[in-house]
Amino acid sequence: MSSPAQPRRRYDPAIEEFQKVLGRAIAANVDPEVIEGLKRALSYVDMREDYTLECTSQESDTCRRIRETTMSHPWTELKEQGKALRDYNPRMLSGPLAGQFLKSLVSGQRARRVLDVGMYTGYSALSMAEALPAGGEVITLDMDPFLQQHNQPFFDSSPHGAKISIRIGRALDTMRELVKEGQKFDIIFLDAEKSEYIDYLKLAFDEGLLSENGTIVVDNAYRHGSNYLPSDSPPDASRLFGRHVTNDARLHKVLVPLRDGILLIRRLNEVERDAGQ
Ligand SMILES: C[S@@+](CC[C@H](N)C(=O)[O-])C[C@H]1O[C@@H](n2cnc3c(N)ncnc32)[C@H](O)[C@@H]1O
Repeated sequence: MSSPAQPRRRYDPAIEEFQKVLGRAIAANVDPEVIEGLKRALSYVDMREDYTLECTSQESDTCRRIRETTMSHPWTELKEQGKALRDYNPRMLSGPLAGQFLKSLVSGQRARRVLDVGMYTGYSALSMAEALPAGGEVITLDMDPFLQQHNQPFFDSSPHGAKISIRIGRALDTMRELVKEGQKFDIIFLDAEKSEYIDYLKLAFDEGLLSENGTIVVDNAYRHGSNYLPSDSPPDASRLFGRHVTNDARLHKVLVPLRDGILLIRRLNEVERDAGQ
């Protein structure tokens, strides 16, 4: 069985709770059979994750190099030296499963133009570029100039890198510029500033950034569980965005339980509208 491509990350609060219960059961010296049962159940989750990756196409060499470099990069030092805007957490990288999922969407939809909002080290941008036909384009946005300098050599080393253009600036500003330029995209992948997602959606659906049959793909739709766990706090931006999308009857949406949740949103098509769905 292959080893996981990224350190295991639990996006599921149910599993975290399960692990806590296991710890308590061990500390309380409960029946060894119960402890073995709990451990076995958790190992099934690991096995499912391994199997999921095993059944999924492998990442390209360049994507692998991007992932490995991201994991070992001295982000804290770069931030302290004032070179990078943030002390980036390598876990921000989307990774092999999400990357292959994005490729399937790009290819299945016969997309030609893709907007990647939140580039980081370029894993999602390159994954999607790899599924585009010759002449296709990924425009990838980020606010950190350091990332452009860091990522361009990786893109240049890929046979698909010429399909990628980087734009540096605040995503909302860049997206408004793209609207003004009359640009349209078949896929828009949102993986940046959660508090701006409702604005991104308006630019996509109401101001024409998304093509007629285009799809918006939203990462972190569960927000590690905070979008659905009971809470006494006022809803945060991510939860408000979820509600906003749910309440928009013009849209078709499906939340795919992949990693931290990937939400797909598109306009209802004519048949669906006629059927009153
Ligand atoms: C989660 S990471 C993106 C991961 C990437 N899509 C991947 O597949 O690895 C989020 C990125 O969004 C960028 N970002 C956050 N807020 C932004 C904003 N308002 N405008 C532009 N970029 C932003 C951050 O600098 C960071 O690089």
